[in-house]
Amino acid sequence: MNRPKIIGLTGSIGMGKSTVADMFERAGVPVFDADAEVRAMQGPGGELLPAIEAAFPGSTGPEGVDREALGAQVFADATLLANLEAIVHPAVGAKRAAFLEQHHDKPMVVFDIPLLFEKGGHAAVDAVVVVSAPAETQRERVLARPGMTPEKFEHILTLQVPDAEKRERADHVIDTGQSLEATEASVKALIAELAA
Ligand SMILES: CC(C)(COP(=O)(O)OP(=O)(O)OC[C@H]1O[C@@H](n2cnc3c(N)ncnc32)[C@H](O)[C@@H]1O)[C@@H](O)C(=O)NCCC(=O)NCCS
Ligand SMILES: Nc1ncnc2c1ncn2[C@@H]1O[C@H](COP(=O)(O)OP(=O)(O)OP(=O)(O)O)[C@@H](O)[C@H]1O
Repeated sequence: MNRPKIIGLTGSIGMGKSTVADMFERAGVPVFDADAEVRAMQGPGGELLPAIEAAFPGSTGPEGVDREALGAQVFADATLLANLEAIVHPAVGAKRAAFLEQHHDKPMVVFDIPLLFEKGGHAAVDAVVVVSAPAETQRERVLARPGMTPEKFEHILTLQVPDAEKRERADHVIDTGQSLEATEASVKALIAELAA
């Protein structure tokens, strides 16, 4: 059976993955957004709330998971983070399989997966695309986000495969340190190359 070419899109915190995923979507390539799936499953009435409440009592409410509070808890403790991942990642995998089924007749799809290398997902895609910008640009973008501190940023970086290694292991790198227009042009050129 034909199946779409699967492009794995990844990049470290604040490198512009979501922005580049939107550019693929605008160019007509369906995008599976792992983070959005997680947010939906953790949001009001989300299917993961009972399991997360059981493992992390008090972490959920009518608004769903209190992500800032849960993040403070799990990013400070590797075992707790692993416990959360064991709840979340299989559910994301099921959503991804359903997405692929829904788009089985398309030439190409994108999996936008923040932890593609960290969790071994790179082995299950046809090409890996890494978004990357200079470290200083990344830092400025991330520290501008509400609730972010230099300490939290530095710690999250230690949980992720370093940008230099991601670039090295990528099949294609999209530079997000330039203007949005220039990045969008790179995305369109890459789509043409991948479609050929
Ligand atoms: C802990 C949670 C609730 C914190 O939510 P919050 O909105 O505060 O942060 P956000 O999700 O935007 O993550 C902030 C940064 O940390 C990174 N990050 C998130 N989870 C992880 C993880 N398990 N390991 C390493 N980095 C991570 C993200 O890629 C991002 O760069 C949330 O990140 C979560 O549920 N994580 C576990 C699920 C997961 O692995 N998601 C990411 C891939 S699908
Ligand atoms: N050339 C560019 N390409 C991508 N993003 C850019 C560019 N120039 C500026 N930006 C800005 O940088 C920010 C990147 O944020 P974005 O949410 O896309 O990152 P992310 O990698 O998905 O983050 P995270 O992994 O933390 O969820 C956006 O505010 C975007 O507008």
